[in-house]
Amino acid sequence: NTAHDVTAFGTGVFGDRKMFEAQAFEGKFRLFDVTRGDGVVTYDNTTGTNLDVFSLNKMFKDGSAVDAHANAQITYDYYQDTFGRDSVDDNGQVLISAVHVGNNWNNASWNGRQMSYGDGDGLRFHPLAAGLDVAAHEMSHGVVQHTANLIYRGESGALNESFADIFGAMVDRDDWLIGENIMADGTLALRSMEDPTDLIERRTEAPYPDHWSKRYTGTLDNGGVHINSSINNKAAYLISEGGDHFDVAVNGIGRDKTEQIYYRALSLYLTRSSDFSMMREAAIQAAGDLYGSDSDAVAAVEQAYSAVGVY
Ligand SMILES: O=C(O)[C@H](CCc1ccccc1)CC1(C(=O)N[C@@H](Cc2c[nH]c3ccccc23)C(=O)O)CCCC1
Ligand SMILES: [Zn+2]
Repeated sequence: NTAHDVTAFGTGVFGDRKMFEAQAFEGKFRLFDVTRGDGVVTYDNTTGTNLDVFSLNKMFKDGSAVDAHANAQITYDYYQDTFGRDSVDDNGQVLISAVHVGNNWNNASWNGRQMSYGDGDGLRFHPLAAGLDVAAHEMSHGVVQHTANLIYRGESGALNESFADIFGAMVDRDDWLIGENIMADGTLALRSMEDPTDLIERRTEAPYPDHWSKRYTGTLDNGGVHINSSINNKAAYLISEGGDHFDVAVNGIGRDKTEQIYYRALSLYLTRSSDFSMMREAAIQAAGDLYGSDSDAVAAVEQAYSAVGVY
């Protein structure tokens, strides 16, 4: 019998019901969506690597699997609808997610081929697959890899991280926080793009930086890729929302123009070794291409990067 696409249902980690595309296959149902690119598939790593998630009926009960699958579909649709991009490689590459990776693993990752999610230990993190911004962050690493492919170290690595946060916050569009719904220890979020200094970075025990003069210059975390990303995150937030930052006033232009500027900069102008200064120039160029060289958008980009000390 041939496999065919079905609409299925499930409850996420937090008991929220949701619908998504799955596949009827050999008399059962599996989390394989054949309607997006070459597929969106979600595996369960509880007892092995990349094992299919089956259900005897159209109701899936594994919260992490349901959330990872639905969030991957939402993120696929974001890139398709917003930029006309067909998956991470713009050629329909299958979007693979694996849940229950590790043993109460307090993290998630993109390993160059797939997304992986830990269950969290319930003290620091809830299952990380429940975070839509986390899924979008991980898939965005795949997009970065197939575009500028920014080296994952130092300033280029911080940009790599920042792009993942920026598009994570654009998909999970109701705030400028990363991981706000998966923290089990009562903290507001993992990172804040709105005010990075609201949160303490775990390795350095220091507030995330919101200005280039506060950048981390040590060797932890590949030279602070998850730390200095907050400097570019703050610039992106200011471009979209505006604000006064270190006595520099920025007039915001909104999320729709901001996401287009960053996608164009990433896909057309940045290269593997681009640093923060090149990020400023690429964003100015992209804003000029899209909205005119004397536009509010170009002004916002120039002001925002000046506000975070990047020239
Ligand atoms: O994708 C990423 O950049 C992070 C991938 C981390 C990783 C790297 C290499 C191998 C395995 C895992 C995962 C996320 C992240 O930002 N992790 C941070 C913060 C963090 C999460 N759990 C931690 C445990 C200890 C220390 C830091 C952390 C990090 O790994 O720095 C992204 C969104 C949420 C989790
Ligand atoms: Zn990342």
